[in-house]
Amino acid sequence: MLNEIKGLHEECGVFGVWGASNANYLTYLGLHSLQHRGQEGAGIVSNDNGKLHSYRNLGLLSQVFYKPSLLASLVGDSAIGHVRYSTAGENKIENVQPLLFDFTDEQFALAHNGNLTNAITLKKELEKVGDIFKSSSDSEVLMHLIRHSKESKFVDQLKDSLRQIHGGFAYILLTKDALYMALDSHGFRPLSIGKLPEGGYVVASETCALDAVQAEFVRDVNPGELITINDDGMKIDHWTEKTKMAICSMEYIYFARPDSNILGVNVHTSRKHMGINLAKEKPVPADIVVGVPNSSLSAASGYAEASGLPYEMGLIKNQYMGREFIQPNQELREKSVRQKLAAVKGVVDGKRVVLVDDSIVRGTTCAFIVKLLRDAGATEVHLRIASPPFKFPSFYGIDIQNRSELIAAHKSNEEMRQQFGADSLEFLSEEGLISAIGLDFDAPYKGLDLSYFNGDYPTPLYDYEKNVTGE
Ligand SMILES: O=P(O)(O)OC[C@H]1O[C@H](OP(=O)(O)OP(=O)(O)O)[C@H](O)[C@@H]1O
Ligand SMILES: NC(=O)CC[C@H](N)C(=O)O
Ligand SMILES: [Mg+2]
Repeated sequence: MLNEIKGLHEECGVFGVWGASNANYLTYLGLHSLQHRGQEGAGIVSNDNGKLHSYRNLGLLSQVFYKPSLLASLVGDSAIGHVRYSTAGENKIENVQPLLFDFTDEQFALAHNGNLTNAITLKKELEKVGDIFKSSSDSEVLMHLIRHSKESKFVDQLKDSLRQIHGGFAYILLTKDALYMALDSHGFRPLSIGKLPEGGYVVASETCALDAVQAEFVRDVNPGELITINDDGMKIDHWTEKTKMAICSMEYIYFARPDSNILGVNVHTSRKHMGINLAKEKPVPADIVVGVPNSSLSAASGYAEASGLPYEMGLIKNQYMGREFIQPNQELREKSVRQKLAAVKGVVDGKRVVLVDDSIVRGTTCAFIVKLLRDAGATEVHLRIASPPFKFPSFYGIDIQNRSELIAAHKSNEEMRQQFGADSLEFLSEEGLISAIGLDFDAPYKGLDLSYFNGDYPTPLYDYEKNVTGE
């Protein structure tokens, strides 16, 4: 089985612009700051006075647009873009987004962050009536539903179609007349709108991309909303009123960039509070606190602050190690972790270390880091994980779709501790996580999707039901 060295994969980033000269360059900048969300492929579609142009390819954004002329050719004052990490459909060019469709009467493009839970069923039904798909990703289903809709206006066709798909989606669509954005009824994925200083709107998966183009934050897209932006401005509408907030907690724990704000909560600050709560819940006598770069550094600083222990840089990450680096087997994956992280001997030698990571997925990272620290002279290594044990797969936009991949689904804390060779192993509680993020929606878990930890999925799983029950 092919697999990446990363424990958790990213989950796609979308970016769109309406009403700005240099829409292509703004989209490039926006996507660049969303690169952490997907490294398999990237693309941009621009709207040049009603004619849509597209360029996409496999690889990182800078690899895709390696020649300046490729980006320069995407002229127009609106555009959408995408960086992909696949959840449905292989890593091949046909699946790289935005997907652009040319019909005799219209053109439109779409970009999707998330994963549809009934796409396989819908696809089978659509193929039965003669539809031909040009990609194997779930995202394309929406286009077919739009074309089948009996409604006459595009926006109504879109609403009609959104009501037929399930799962996680932040969709942005570009036609010659407008930029549309729609969020699923639980708001699993983040999506934020900003305004450019010179006028014009932008929309992005994370607010760090709004900052990258100096856009001022306007609002988040809410669950069930369908928002249209055109030359007349922004119109907020709904494709459903039946909504319940369940934003993906892993966005706060691991996925999003620390400088992004999701639903008004800064990601770094929420991670720091996870570390603070973890220190309060699971203290241990030690000399120093070390975080696992990159994503657990915020939580480690919180743990250090709350425990009164010094925060030290005991591990270094090789930042030049591409995340897209694919390893064909576990042995090579393990070697790669060694390449990726190194211990700072002068810091950890002779010390009792609290090692903070944000999550354990397959357990590859933890097992090696504990050994790395011991080899560098650490006398004790106490693992503290700033989220609860990750036991259940995800179907709303992360590519962990089988329980067999998740170590905490099969082993007790004590078994994991022994496997990692740590002196102790403790996790943050669900309550500690909820209070660290601090959302206060009138919804289960204050508006967070915690299904990774407790298996309480906010929706039926449709095509994926067997992945949970059948094992
Ligand atoms: O248990 P595992 O299967 O090893 O997965 C968990 C690790 O993967 C993630 O880090 P990642 O290596 O993606 O890098 P980052 O922290 O720099 O984002 C996460 O932050 C954990 O460290
Ligand atoms: N990670 C994502 O959001 C991926 C979007 C879509 N499901 C795809 O596989 O292309
Ligand atoms: Mg990590």
